[in-house]
Amino acid sequence: MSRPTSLTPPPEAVVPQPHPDAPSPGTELGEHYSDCFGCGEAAPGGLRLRTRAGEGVSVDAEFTVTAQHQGAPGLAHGGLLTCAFDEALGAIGYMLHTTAVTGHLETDFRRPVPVGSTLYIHAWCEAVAGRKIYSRAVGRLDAADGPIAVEAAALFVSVGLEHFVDNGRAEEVRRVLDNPDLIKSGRAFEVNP
Ligand SMILES: CCCCCCCCCCCCCC(=O)SCCNC(=O)CCNC(=O)[C@H](O)C(C)(C)COP(=O)(O)OP(=O)(O)OC[C@H]1O[C@@H](n2cnc3c(N)ncnc32)[C@H](O)[C@@H]1OP(=O)(O)O
Repeated sequence: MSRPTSLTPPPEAVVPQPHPDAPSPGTELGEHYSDCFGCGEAAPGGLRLRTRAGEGVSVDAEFTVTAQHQGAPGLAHGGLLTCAFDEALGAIGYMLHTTAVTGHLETDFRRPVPVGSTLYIHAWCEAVAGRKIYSRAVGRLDAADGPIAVEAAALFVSVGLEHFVDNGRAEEVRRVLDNPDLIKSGRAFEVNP
């Protein structure tokens, strides 16, 4: 039987502080994995989301919609917009010093997002309960104070390295284990200024 999904933090949840070694506000977080569709430079047609540490447990990101991201003519595909939010919300893990995967993600599409426009995404953590991370994000059109185009809410769940090693296709896992520099998020925890 599937578990009930919920984006409401339980009563024992706490509002988190950034990890003591979290990147300082404004720090570029870069790609977490070179082949990641959300942020990787090597991913063909990828979103190439650029993410920076924000104030508190938050991140800011920009995503420019290209012709490869269309759903309707000249408009961004909703699924790809959701991907951009998944990526931005996942980057909150940098601020908590944990690696987390998406358990549940909801997206509200408020306005169409044209090709050529840039979404300014602000994502923040509302609460943490054990391994569960409750976060929200808002995306504004063409400026950090532009009109809201997309909003999202998510539950991420912290996982260990074994999540990826045990579940990923052996070929890619081996390539990454042989060259850990492909996983930039691991390195990011070491180069924090
Ligand atoms: C090689 C190294 C690579 C490193 C690369 C870094 C890449 C980063 C990538 C980022 C890429 C971008 C991001 C991406 O795209 S990540 C890709 C998309 N996401 C996934 O593939 C995740 C697939 N799901 C799972 O693997 C498991 O279900 C997880 C790990 C999530 C939990 O299974 P696990 O067996 O571990 O734990 P648990 O079942 O005891 O659950 C724990 C708690 O969580 C609660 N819960 C769980 N799900 C839900 C739900 N849907 N609604 C409400 N609640 C939910 C659950 O009730 C429980 O609560 P409680 O009973 O404790 O109160």
